[in-house]
Amino acid sequence: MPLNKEIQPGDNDELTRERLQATFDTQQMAAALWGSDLARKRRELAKKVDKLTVLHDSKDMSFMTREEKLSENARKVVQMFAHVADIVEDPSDDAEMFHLSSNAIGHEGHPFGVHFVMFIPALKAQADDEQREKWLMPALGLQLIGTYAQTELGHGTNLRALETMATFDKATDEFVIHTPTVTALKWWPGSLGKSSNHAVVSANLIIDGKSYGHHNFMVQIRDENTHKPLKGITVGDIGPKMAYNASDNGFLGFDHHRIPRRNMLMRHAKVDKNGVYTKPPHAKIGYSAMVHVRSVMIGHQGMFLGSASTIAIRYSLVRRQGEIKEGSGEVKILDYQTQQHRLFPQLARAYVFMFAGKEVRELYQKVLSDMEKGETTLLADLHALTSGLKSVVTHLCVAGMEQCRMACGGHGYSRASGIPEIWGVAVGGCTYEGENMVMLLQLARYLMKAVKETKKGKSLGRLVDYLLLPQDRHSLIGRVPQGEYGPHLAAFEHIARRQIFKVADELTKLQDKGMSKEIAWQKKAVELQRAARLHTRFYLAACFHRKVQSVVDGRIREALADLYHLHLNYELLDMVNYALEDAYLKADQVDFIREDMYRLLETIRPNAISLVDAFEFSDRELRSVLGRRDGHVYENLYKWAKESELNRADVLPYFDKYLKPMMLAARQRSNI
Ligand SMILES: CCCCCCCCCC/C=C\CCCCCCC/C=C/C(=O)SCCNC(=O)CCNC(=O)[C@H](O)C(C)(C)COP(=O)(O)OP(=O)(O)OC[C@H]1O[C@@H](n2cnc3c(N)ncnc32)[C@H](O)[C@@H]1OP(=O)(O)O
Ligand SMILES: Cc1cc2nc3c(=O)[nH]c(=O)nc-3n(C[C@H](O)[C@H](O)[C@H](O)COP(=O)(O)OP(=O)(O)OC[C@H]3O[C@@H](n4cnc5c(N)ncnc54)[C@H](O)[C@@H]3O)c2cc1C
Repeated sequence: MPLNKEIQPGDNDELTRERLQATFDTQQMAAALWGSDLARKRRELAKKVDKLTVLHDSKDMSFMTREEKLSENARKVVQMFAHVADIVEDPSDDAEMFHLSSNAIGHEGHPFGVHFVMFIPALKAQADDEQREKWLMPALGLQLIGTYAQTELGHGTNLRALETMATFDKATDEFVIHTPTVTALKWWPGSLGKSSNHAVVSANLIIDGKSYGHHNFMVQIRDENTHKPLKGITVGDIGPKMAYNASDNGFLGFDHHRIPRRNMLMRHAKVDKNGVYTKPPHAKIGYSAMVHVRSVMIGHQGMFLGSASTIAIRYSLVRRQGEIKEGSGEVKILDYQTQQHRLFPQLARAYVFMFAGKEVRELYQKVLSDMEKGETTLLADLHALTSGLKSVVTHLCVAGMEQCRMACGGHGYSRASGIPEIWGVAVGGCTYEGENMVMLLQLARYLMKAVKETKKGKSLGRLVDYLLLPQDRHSLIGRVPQGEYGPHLAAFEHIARRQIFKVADELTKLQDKGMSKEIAWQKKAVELQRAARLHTRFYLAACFHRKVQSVVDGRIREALADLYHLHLNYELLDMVNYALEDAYLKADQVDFIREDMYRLLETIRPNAISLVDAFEFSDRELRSVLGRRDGHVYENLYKWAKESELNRADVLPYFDKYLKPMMLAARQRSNI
């Protein structure tokens, strides 16, 4: 019985031979990646989507205009909801629904993109019981379409500078929502431009001339039947983007638009009919929808990188180019060491990002249930962790995907590879939900507070316990038996701790010289974001370690351990300058790490296809000609190209309109 369950009759023989080499069972590896229950659900829902033709793309989205894309995905999302009960086990399970939508719709967006990701989470966390009854139930029941309108044309990062106003009118018991300037226009919200009819809007709460900062308000923006904007509301699409073009990201303006007082989300902060304001239990509790998305992004980004790795690795086993030994025939490009070095570390990252995504979701669920009881102690830890992970993971994902694209040569540049689209969607993640640099500085703030606590002999939280431990002066890498690579993990810890304390000391020195805290922070901002990155990379490595240790099946643990060890070596080399600065690592130890990494590339090579097969992306979900499971790449590339709209006629009108007259004129001139 082959251990790679992807083998099927009619497959490209090259891939079948590769799959027969697997040292582990791919379905068991899928269970380690997704969790056994979700892995099974994904498999089953993919089969059902395959059978339901109403959920299939009517043509490749690469050949569609934006309007066609929006219409196509609106059609599919409606069909998806119509059949949902037959496809998934639990439609209230976000994870299962996300995978259904990934299979049926893809990642370019659809009218419910922000509805499920932010609008509903904002209502769940911030609406009181009566408001949940009024909006959450209809939202879950698809009676309305919502978005999350926070960012403005003039400000996205600095939320304290948002200009939209919600002024309380005691006489009518209403808020007046107003856009005072062009820069106050809401700008970017997903599905706002043409699809949504409701929005959770962030606006400054003003009572009796006093501003209480921005709060969230439920605003109906379009008529439920005609879909026309309501009086006092201007709304539209912001235009084409790098990718994500089946989403109508929009703009929104208010001209003294009135809403009832009870449309302010009042689970935590409240305003009564006399204009008396009650503070929330935590100043940033209104930011919960953002924290929610940051927490789900980690695993999803891992999945994006997993998709790109699957495409590039499968293709690298079909593509032959050049000879290693003269006269012995062209080799599979994955047999080149450089190709393995380009791709396997990306595969390892995809794995660890998915593991980290699972851990962070568990912490989010705990904080959410605490918040329900008014308990907010872990919110700061969650904010710090999600800020760092969101930034590091999105950044490494897009860098990794670019390696995957280049590893596919020219065909990687074609949209037929599928990589440009996933890359375009993933790279948006570096910006949305908090620009990466800004979020790294949020984590740095937490780390600097942690240093202060450490100096008092205390720990700020579990994530920074390691700051209390003493620093070793020299690494033991290559000096003791490798075992479970303990000295490697210790090196991540050392590098992070050293950078964190170093920048904390530098800040103190600048302040001791009389510099203000804020200016000192600016002088050290680059070093601070480095500290945040190193802390997060240590967290990721430690997370990989926890996962490997938790696996019971010996074959799965062994294959995962190879990836883990490769990850340790590759990432350490990527940040080796930090370890050389204080001579923690010596040159011979760096060589040792390199040699061990090259050894691991060879060890992983026979399992490469099975490690990507274990993601169990269906061909429908992958939307890639190069990454097809059966490996029949070339004939399908030719078929795909023939679908290009440019091939609808042998001669297109622009030839007769522009090129022909020019050439005729040129010929005539040369005959004169
Ligand atoms: C069809 C069916 C489908 C079903 C699908 C199911 C669902 C599947 C999920 C699919 C998921 C993903 C797919 C992705 C789709 C893509 C959608 C993209 C949508 C994008 C949306 C957006 O971008 S919304 C807008 C986001 N905006 C931002 O992120 C703005 C960033 N800025 C900020 O967050 C703040 O301004 C900033 C934190 C930078 C500063 O805030 P400020 O109030 O000025 O505070 P400070 O003074 O800096 O700090 C004061 C203290 O507060 C602490 N703090 C700040 N934020 C938080 C927080 N969130 N929580 C806790 N604490 C916080 C800060 O640390 C300070 O603490 P200290 O102790 O004083 O140091
Ligand atoms: C695909 C996509 C979907 C989106 N969906 C939504 C949505 O549904 N709802 C919504 O409300 N918004 C949405 N947004 C908006 C998004 O949240 C913002 O673009 C994001 O928060 C960044 O804010 P900004 O655009 O103002 O960038 P800016 O803050 O202007 O950033 C520009 C540069 O300035 C730097 N910078 C800014 N502040 C600081 C600082 N304090 N310290 C150091 N450097 C700084 C940044 O690092 C960056 O390099 C979306 C954006 C995208 C791209």
